[in-house]
This record gives sequence, structure tokens and C-alpha cells, in this order.
Amino acid sequence: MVTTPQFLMVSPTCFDVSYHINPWMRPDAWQEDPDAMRQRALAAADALRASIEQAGGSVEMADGVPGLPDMVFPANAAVVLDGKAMMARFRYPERQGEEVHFLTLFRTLQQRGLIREIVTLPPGCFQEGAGDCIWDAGRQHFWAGFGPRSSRSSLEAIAATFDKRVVPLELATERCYHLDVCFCLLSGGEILYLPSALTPQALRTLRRTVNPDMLIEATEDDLLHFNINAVSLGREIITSLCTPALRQRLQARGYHVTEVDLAPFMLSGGGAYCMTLRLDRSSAPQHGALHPTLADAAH
Ligand SMILES: NC(=O)NCCC[C@H](N)C(=O)O
Repeated sequence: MVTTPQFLMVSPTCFDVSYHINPWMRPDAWQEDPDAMRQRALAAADALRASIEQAGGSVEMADGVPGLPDMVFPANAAVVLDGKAMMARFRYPERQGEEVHFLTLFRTLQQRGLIREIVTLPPGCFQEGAGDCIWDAGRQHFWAGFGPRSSRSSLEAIAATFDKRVVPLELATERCYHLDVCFCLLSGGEILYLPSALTPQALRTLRRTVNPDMLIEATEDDLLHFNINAVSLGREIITSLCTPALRQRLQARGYHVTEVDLAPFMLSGGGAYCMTLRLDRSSAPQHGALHPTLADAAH
């Protein structure tokens, strides 16, 4: 069945960088010219949306909420698989106010048939959505990051909620505070990852689970450009302005890289992947070629 990959984005009309909860956040740089920054952020979000649509995706645009600037990163709102949304619980008070608004938004999506079921996490654990929990359709399990934000106990909650295997990857550094900052699953099953971001045990787990030829080591430079935090859609990889070296490496694997200037969002520690949330991820096994067609990319 041909389906259109469905993404959620949140408009950056209420976006700013006004607090510091990860090492990338630069309220000082935002404050130099907040109006100009906001304009750049609006243009950047438009460009990201256009790139996703150009690649065959459809984008559901939601409104932001004043005083909750990081709602522009809906990857952190929930984990979604087979129409079921497990709503996030944020570690930092600065983001906890988003929870009630994302719940309202997801109820609206449910009424419109874009989400089937909404569930909440058991008490006592943090889990920051698809930023720390990535479904791998080819391998039939979640990759789940924990440490800086999501709690270790979230692994069990994810497994119980979705009745799927969860492969834990402990994050070694606050710089990679979410898994999606240092780990990107490409549509052909390759994984672009930054080795120094994972604990020795997580590295062993990753290298045991994935064939070496499917692992692509990212560099420090790729991290600094927020290029690992990318949207993979069929052969298209949509990411912030990219190092030529990474572009060439991805091209050599048959991908085409679309670059978007996401500088205002990088001042908050975010890139293309976390500015989006896939609403249509399916656990149905993938069949066929290494590089799925856009229809297959829906999975
Ligand atoms: N990497 C992500 O999944 N999300 C970006 C979140 C940025 C936000 N300023 C935060 O620190 O939570």
C-alpha cells in the first residue's frame, strides 16, 4: 500500500532561546537580535517543511505556546508506533509545561484519525519521546537512549507499552543529551553514529547488533554541524548545513543530501530530526531493496 510519510512540526512563532538545559544552548547569542533570530527561525522552519514535502512527506503544522519555546522540537513530545502515542515526560522543569499542551494536541490528532491511541508513562520515570527512542523497522526493535534525559526505567516502559524489543544505548555525555543528536537510522538500515557519544557498553551493544558495513562513524565535525540529527526519507537525507565530507560519504551510499540552514535552532541544541515527529511509523516488517522506495519509507 502506498502511504505518504506523515510528519508533525510546530511553528516557531513562540520559539526563542531563553534558558540553558543543554550545553549547546546560547541565550546570549539569541539575545543579540531576537527579532532577526525569530525571522530566521520562521524561514528555516518553512524551508525544512518544504524539503520534507519535496521528498514526498506530508507535514502537519501545529501552533506553539508562548513561554514554551522548545515545543518546536516535537520529536520530544512522544514515541509513536502503529498509531499509539506514548506521551513524553520531561526531565527539566523548563520543558515540563509542554506536556499538557502536547497532550491536547495529540487528542486533536486522535480526533482527526492521525493517532489511534494515547498512553501515558508510569510514574517515576522520564522519557523524552522519539529523541531518545528510535524504531528500527528492519531490525524490529527500538533503539532507546538514556542517561542525561530519559531514565533507565523508561526502557521497560517502552517495551511494555509497545510490546517490542528495546535495545538500550546509554549516552556518555551531556553534549549528546538525546540519542538523536548522535545516532541516525537511515532508510536503508545504515546507522550514522558518533562513537564517543556512547558508553563503552552501548558501543559494544551497537557493534554486536549491526553489521559493520551498516555502521557509519560520524565525526566531531558532523556533531558540531548537527548533521547527525537528520530526517531520512527514502534516498533523501534532510539535515542542517552539511560538511562536504559527510555529504560525499552519504552520496557514496546512494543518498542525496538536502541542506537547510537551521542555525537558530542549533542555538537551542536542535536540528532537523528533532524539529519533526513521524506520526505514521509502522512496526510492519520491511521487505525489498536496501533503499526503500518512498512508499516503503513510510515504515
Ligand atoms: N535533540 C532533540 O531531540 N531535541 C532538541 C531539544 C532542544 C531543547 N533545547 C532541549 O534541551 O530539550
